[in-house]
Amino acid sequence: MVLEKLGSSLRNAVSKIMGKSVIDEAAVNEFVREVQRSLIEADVDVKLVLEISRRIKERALKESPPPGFSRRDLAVKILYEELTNLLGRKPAEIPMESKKTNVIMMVGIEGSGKTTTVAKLAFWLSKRFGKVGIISADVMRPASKLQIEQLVGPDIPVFSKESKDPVEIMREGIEFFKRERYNFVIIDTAGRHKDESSLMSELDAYREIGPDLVILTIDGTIGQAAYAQARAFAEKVPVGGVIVTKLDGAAKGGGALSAVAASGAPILFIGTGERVDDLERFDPERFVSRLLGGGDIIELAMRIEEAFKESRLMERMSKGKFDLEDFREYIQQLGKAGPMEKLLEMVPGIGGRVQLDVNSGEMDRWIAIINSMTPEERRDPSLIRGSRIERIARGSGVTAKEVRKLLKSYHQAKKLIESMSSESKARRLFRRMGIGG
Ligand SMILES: Nc1nc2c(ncn2[C@@H]2O[C@H](COP(=O)(O)OP(=O)(O)OP(=O)(O)O)[C@@H](O)[C@H]2O)c(=O)[nH]1
Repeated sequence: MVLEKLGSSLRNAVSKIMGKSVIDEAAVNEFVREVQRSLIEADVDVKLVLEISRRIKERALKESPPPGFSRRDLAVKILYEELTNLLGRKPAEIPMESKKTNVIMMVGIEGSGKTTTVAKLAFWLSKRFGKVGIISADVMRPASKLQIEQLVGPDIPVFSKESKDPVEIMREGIEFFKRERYNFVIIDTAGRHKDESSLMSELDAYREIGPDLVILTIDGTIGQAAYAQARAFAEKVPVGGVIVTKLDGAAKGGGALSAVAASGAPILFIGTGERVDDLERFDPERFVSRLLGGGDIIELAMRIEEAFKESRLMERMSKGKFDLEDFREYIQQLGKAGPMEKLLEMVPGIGGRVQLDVNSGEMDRWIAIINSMTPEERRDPSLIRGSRIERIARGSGVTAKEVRKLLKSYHQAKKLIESMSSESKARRLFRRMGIGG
């Protein structure tokens, strides 16, 4: 597994804190110290480590867990979130247009694993998105064509020609694959750099060819030095994504990944071996959850987040506050908890009179309708009148009648909530609904 050592020492920290009966300041300090040690051993930049440990400590001591969860659970969720942020949070997308030949140019310094990665990416794309061709434009090392062919096998064609001019090879290759209606072309460039300051050939090729996406390969074993390399390339050519290679067993892998993320370059994939299928999509959340021991952590984090949202909603409602953002949250919560009428049926004297008569398909549409409104409208629904209703309906693909129905239900619910906004009434209500204590 990738970054085995980092994973096992973080899991160790997690299982230690999970085994504690009381989570006081000393327990949090110990947890943070262990996380710190694990990250430093994985070569993560000391400044980043100090920042992340300060945040974990502060949040673990300050934030209160939502009803039904312990401070232990919360500490693990905070670790999960902070590590995910460190690695860039959301997975980066590969831009792709279905009706054209998408051109990807691969750049990177010598020995970074660029040629191998071209083959891996071609293999990955061809399994998912149709026909993929490769252009081998590494004029300094003509043998790289053979290297790619051996890796990808006969199904993925590799274009090259004898020439000293890489741009000429690229142009002809692109023409060839366009004629044949390929979905993707990946160009392997020469990349002879002793250091990252001599990147002129990439820049020239980029200007001449105008690829749809430039991907940079960075050797994961260089650790924190990945930061400077990612920055240097990104200053010269618009790098749309990075592939960090050789992360199988790399002691410095944590350093490389966090350094690339800190440089602002999105990580698309990681290379985890020498074979053509040793390429993994990089999704920070999944990656961190695997480091910490699997899907349970994501589930725990999600459950806590839900519980937080519930208690925030409860607090606002108990003060008589209820805008369309709350209504959306409320629809989402009830969508999970059960029938929509739950809240209203629970209210003495009102049950049966005010019905939110929606099925689950309708619920999704209602959420889409609310998403089509502007934030100002959601906060102040009185702004939604006349032509705005038509516009919102068009934006969310429903009829104006349905938007009006939603607004009517919202106003009924709001009235109800205002009428029982005294704290004790609300508490009683929520206890009956089974949320909050
Ligand atoms: N373990 C491991 N080795 C890798 C990975 N990616 C590439 N390599 C190896 O790293 C070495 C260099 O890879 P190449 O693809 O030839 O590197 P390059 O950047 O194209 O190098 P030049 O063509 O010389 O510029 C090869 O031995 C690859 O097998 C990886 O993810 N894991």
